[in-house]
Amino acid sequence: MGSWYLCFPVFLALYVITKHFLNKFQNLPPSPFLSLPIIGHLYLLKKPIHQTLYRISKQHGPIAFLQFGSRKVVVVSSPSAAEECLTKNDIIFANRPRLTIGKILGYNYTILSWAPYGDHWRNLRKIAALQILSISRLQMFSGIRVDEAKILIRKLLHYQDQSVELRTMFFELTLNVMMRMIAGKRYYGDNIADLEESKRFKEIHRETFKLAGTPCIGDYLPLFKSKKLENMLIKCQRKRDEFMQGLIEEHRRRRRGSGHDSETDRKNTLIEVLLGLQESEPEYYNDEIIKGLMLIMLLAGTDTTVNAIEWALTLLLNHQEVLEKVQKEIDKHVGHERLIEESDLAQLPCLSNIINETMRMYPPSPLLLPHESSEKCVVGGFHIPQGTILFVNLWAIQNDPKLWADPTKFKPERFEGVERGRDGFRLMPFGSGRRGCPGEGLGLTMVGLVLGSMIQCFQWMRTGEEMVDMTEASGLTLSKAQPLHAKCRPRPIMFNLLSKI
Ligand code: HEM
Repeated sequence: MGSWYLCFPVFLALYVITKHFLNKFQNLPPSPFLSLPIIGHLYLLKKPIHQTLYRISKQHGPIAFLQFGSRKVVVVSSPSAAEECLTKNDIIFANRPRLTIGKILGYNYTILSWAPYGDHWRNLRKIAALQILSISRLQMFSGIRVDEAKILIRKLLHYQDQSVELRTMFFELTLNVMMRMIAGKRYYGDNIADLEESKRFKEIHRETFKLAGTPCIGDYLPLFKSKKLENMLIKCQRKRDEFMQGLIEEHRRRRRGSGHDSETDRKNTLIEVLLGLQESEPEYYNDEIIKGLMLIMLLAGTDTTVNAIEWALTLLLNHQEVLEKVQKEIDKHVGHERLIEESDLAQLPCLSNIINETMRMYPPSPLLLPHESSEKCVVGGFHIPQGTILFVNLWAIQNDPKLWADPTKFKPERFEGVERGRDGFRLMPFGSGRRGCPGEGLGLTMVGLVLGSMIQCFQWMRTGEEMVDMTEASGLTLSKAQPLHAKCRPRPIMFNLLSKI
């Protein structure tokens, strides 16, 4: 026992030094010196992870190599390194690592966000681009978004001058929009057809978000795999699957019964479109593919959109001068006789700059989703082995003082003349390349419409004298630690219109 006690430090020192020189010999990117046996650099990870990785990149450079337990990881934190990964090496990095969440919640890696690069993923992308998120489909569903934005405005009218918690409202709006697009149903607020079904949906949604945000340590340290977490994920997935199957069966019955549905919301839903395609190509558009597409819209499209709206309004509450400026822009362009529409968004540069600046400072997915190299490649002159997980530290790039003047200051005007949602590889909140977000158009439209409607109709105030707290929560998506509370007052100039909506 005694000799072990003495041997351990010697063994550790030998291990660390050998590993360090081996990495150098293999021309791997720079790495923090101390990589411990079994856990590697996992001991360095403090929440929020994107900020820890930023500090590592400041010490070791914009391409850093880490060992997370059994997995090799490369973190890139400069526009040029990101560009090299997502253009020259785009196909090599178009894979996703096989993580427990993708296995269990992603139908064994067959849903869009977790499918490996290849024919199946390409097909799913095509279906998503043409059948779900194309410009014409989005236009077809525009009535749903406008309707839900009006419902939010009506709801806010009840809270005049009172402190109101907004995150829940943004979630309900976004989930209602998604579910109306998917199945023609709303589960939050009034006009809910089936209360029991709505209760089940809310429970499933709560559980999914809780579990999807729980890190699965077994992905990096197989010895510490948590059966408890896996079982919880399996149970949750069973409920999700049954729920979505129920919706498909309901649509199927209705198709068989009348052939057509008289309710406008239900005629062109995603389920209807996909069941139509199933009739012509049953082997490809099977129920599992349909359920996967329904679920990915709920998972990928809600949290991100809600975070963007919540951060934007928070920043505006702390910068009343910007709020006044954008209100004037909306007044001038839209006026007071009608509500802001989606077609107005392209003519509102100040609103667009605010959205860019919000997503620069608080990118909803600060590390994108993890990519993985399918073969060895070279980035920045360094060797990257096959099977290395890639994190693009968007937060680090978008908040780098070498790239942005006063990066911690909210200055929407820095984006004058820049397209919404993109500025080369300096600003790319939706990612880039083959695996870039296919929901960019929908996400930007929802953020613009909801934010624009709230600004047009209400005067917004903080609940007290002090600034709204900007602390970040510690998850893989970047949300506020505390849900936003604010006060709103209908603008007198809008009374007439508000009395009619
Ligand atoms: C403000 C809103 C949104 C933001 C900021 C956002 C951001 C992102 C980011 C950063 C990625 C990862 C890209 C990568 O790994 O390189 C992604 C992937 C994805 N997003 Fe979004 N997203 C938003 C809204 C949406 C919406 C509304 C949908 C669909 C309804 C959606 C569907 C997806 C899907 C399916 C993927 C995975 C794509 C793949 O793996 O091929 N997103 N998103």
